[in-house]
Amino acid sequence: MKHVIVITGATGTGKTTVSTYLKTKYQIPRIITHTTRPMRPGEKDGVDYYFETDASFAKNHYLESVTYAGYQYGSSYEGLQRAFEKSDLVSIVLDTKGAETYVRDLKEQAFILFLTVGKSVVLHERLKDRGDQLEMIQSRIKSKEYSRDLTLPEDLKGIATVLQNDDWTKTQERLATIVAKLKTSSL
Ligand SMILES: Nc1nc2c(ncn2[C@@H]2O[C@H](COP(=O)(O)OP(=O)(O)O)[C@@H](O)[C@H]2O)c(=O)[nH]1
Ligand SMILES: Nc1ncnc2c1ncn2[C@@H]1O[C@H](COP(=O)(O)OP(=O)(O)O)[C@@H](O)[C@H]1O
Repeated sequence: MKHVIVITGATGTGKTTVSTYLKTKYQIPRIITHTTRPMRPGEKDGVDYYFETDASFAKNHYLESVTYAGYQYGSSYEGLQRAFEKSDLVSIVLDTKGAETYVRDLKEQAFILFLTVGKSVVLHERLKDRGDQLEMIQSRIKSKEYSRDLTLPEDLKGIATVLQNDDWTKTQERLATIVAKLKTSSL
């Protein structure tokens, strides 16, 4: 069976880092989603996201879409199908609301990986180190979506695999176990 690893959790917990690592280490492609938020330095259109205006965002057909900290984000069936053509095991980075939709629509094909950290204060430091603008960090941290995604939602309890991403070496070990299991069940 084909699987999509849905990587979710609060800003700064390491979702993008994990999806990039899954691609380079295990050749697991990432589904690129759409957003209206401005590009960060170093990001590329069509690689990190499809960057959209409000008008172009509205023209796409989404499997699900959300507003997160004032910007729109959405993922499409076409994107999922394109990724499944390349590989039986793919990943996507979503907020927890998107993760709930994937569980509902894709059932056991969706493997939910909820990332967390021991102390949420480190997230602020990580965003500064990542080079995010201070203004952007502050509005993000004040958003209700950020606070919501710090804890695993009730609906995902017993479904999601929780991974505390404090120590990168330990995270890599956990990911190796998860990928081995999913690759076996994809056969
Ligand atoms: N539901 C949903 N969430 C998305 C989608 N694309 C990105 N996200 C989530 O939107 C949130 C904000 O993403 P981003 O602005 O890149 O900030 P980051 O979390 O700091 O990397 C994160 O939780 C992403 O996982 C999407 O297509 N659907
Ligand atoms: N285990 C870790 N230890 C320390 N820093 C990390 C770890 N995982 C990720 N980071 C760093 O934290 C920052 C935020 O990670 P990122 O993957 O962009 O998070 P997200 O996509 O969840 O917002 C990046 O600068 C990244 O290099």
